[in-house]
Amino acid sequence: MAEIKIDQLKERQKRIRNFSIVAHIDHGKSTIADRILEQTHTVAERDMQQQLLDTMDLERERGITIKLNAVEVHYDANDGQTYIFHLIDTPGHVDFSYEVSRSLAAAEGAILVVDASQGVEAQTLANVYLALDNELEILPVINKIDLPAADPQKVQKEIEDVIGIDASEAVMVSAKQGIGIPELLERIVSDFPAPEGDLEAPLRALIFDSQYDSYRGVVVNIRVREGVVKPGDRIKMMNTGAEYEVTEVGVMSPNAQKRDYLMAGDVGYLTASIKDIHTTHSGDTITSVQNPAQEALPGYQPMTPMVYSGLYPSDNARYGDLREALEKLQLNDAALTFEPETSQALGFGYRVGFLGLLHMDVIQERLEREFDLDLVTTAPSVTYRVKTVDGEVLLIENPSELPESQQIKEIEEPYIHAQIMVPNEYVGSVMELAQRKRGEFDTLEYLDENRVNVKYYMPLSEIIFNFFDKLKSNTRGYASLDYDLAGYRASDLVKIDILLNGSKVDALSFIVHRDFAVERGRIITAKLKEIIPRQNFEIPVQAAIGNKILARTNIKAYRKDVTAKIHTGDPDRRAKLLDKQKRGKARMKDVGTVSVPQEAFMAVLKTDDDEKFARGN
Ligand SMILES: Nc1nc2c(ncn2[C@@H]2O[C@H](COP(=O)(O)OP(=O)(O)OP(=O)(O)O)[C@@H](O)[C@H]2O)c(=O)[nH]1
Repeated sequence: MAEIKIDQLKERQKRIRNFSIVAHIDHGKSTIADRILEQTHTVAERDMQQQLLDTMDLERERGITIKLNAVEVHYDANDGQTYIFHLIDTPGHVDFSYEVSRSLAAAEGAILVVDASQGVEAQTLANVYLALDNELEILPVINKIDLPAADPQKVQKEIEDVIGIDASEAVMVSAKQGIGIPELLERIVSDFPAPEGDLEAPLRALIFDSQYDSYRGVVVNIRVREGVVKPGDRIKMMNTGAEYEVTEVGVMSPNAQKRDYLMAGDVGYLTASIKDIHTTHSGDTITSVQNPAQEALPGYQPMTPMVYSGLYPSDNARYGDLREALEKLQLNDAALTFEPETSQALGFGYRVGFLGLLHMDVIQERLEREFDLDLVTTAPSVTYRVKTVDGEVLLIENPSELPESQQIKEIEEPYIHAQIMVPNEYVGSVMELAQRKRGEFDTLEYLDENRVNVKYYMPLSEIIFNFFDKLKSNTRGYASLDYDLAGYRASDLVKIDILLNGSKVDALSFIVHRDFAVERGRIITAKLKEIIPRQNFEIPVQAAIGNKILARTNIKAYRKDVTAKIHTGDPDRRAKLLDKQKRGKARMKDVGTVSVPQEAFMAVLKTDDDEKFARGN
């Protein structure tokens, strides 16, 4: 490679713009990113597809962004220069806000997208505050101005009143129709600063993400803060101390493109035949072995999981594969935590920490798809803090580990501070719902004459289950929600055990407020009766607190074989049915004498959907 000339690099650095796009979910970040790729000819027209940066199948199927994504784009500006944009698309959902904060640490600017018909929503605020915390320059963009319900002037005022930033120069965009994109590209050049960072200083590059590739080893995504890195350099991870030789550097555009070097200001990837996945962590700093930096860059705050769930391979022999899969996935998801656990009912598995139910769902699905595992998962639980009569404090992430009631002095549960933004007419129903979920009213603020921000303190356990869905359905989709942890509070909580055929099934235990115990006990026994298939003997299903039975029902013995009926029928259908049964079987766990399907372990999540059901209506 030709010698790198510092003056040229300095010139190049002035033409770099690193920015992220932040917004509330569905306000149009990914569509704006698509338009930028299109208008800068980063992607040939024939290869253009919607939500190009949502590269995972899962993202496309669900229409949401889960992972951050960084791409390099070249833009020929009106001043005749070609600028290098590093665009970092981020997810909008609250469960993935850690992805947002990591991407913001790699950028100098943030495009704040607000939907012209919806205005400022809960995650608009949460994400813009993250950007302000990272001292980013904010460029407000009002999107979807083509919608009949768009009111850009009102939204402009709302941005100023609610967020407190100047929106008089906000770019008016319709990402769908391509309106305003040329202006946006110019404003990226003029409004965002070029990165600073000494090109001649020792290398310091922040790892903000990574993935495992079975051929190349770990592929690390980095933001170079100082110095230059190129193939052949010996590098060192400052926290883990591991050393490697760089084999390749490059950028995503949107596919991987090799480069001769990455320099201060660049956002790209690096490979170094890293096979040991334990040596690479998001938030670590890469430096040079020959010319090491003195101090690492500030990393990331570790994430505190909000919910825990047990993950077990349905085939016990694949316990080792599950561990390997979790380790590899952790590279790509710094918020994932796990520890081994054993269950009498389910065998060896892991207790895995998640940031919310969507995160949990996504992880389970990625484990199954990307690592070909069949999993049995237990219902999620928050972390309870238990003070025992002996003065000990225990953190309980698995309900079955709750000590006997006579050992317990007090149980505390995590609370959150929720802010719910909603049009006036729905305030009543939001408050009623929050109250029903044991919420304690905090304040109510007017956002403008039609919308309010209602704040509540609520138990996290109530909110993670189906609060959000309920909130959406009670407000015809208009409410938005954001929350922060707000400490622990003592509550009158009890553990409900489930007995199948007289034996307690540890993986089915759950903790609830005493006031809801009898009702939930009844609902869950009824649900289990529906879910667990009949077997050749009668199975009593009971819910109990200690020795006290709260509810009981029976699953009757079965009579006939499912396929018997279709003996003479279509052989195709029969094969399909058998196949379905076979796949279903993989998700069955033999618990003592009873075969329990996966769904049963999640039944507790469904218990307050069906309040009517409990009352026998
Ligand atoms: N009418 C109209 N619809 C738009 C516009 N921009 C985006 N949309 C639509 O709004 C929806 C959400 O757009 P996305 O780009 O996926 O939103 P996002 O903010 O990236 O969503 P997440 O990544 O899930 O947070 C899609 O159905 C888009 O087609 C626009 O300018 N006008």
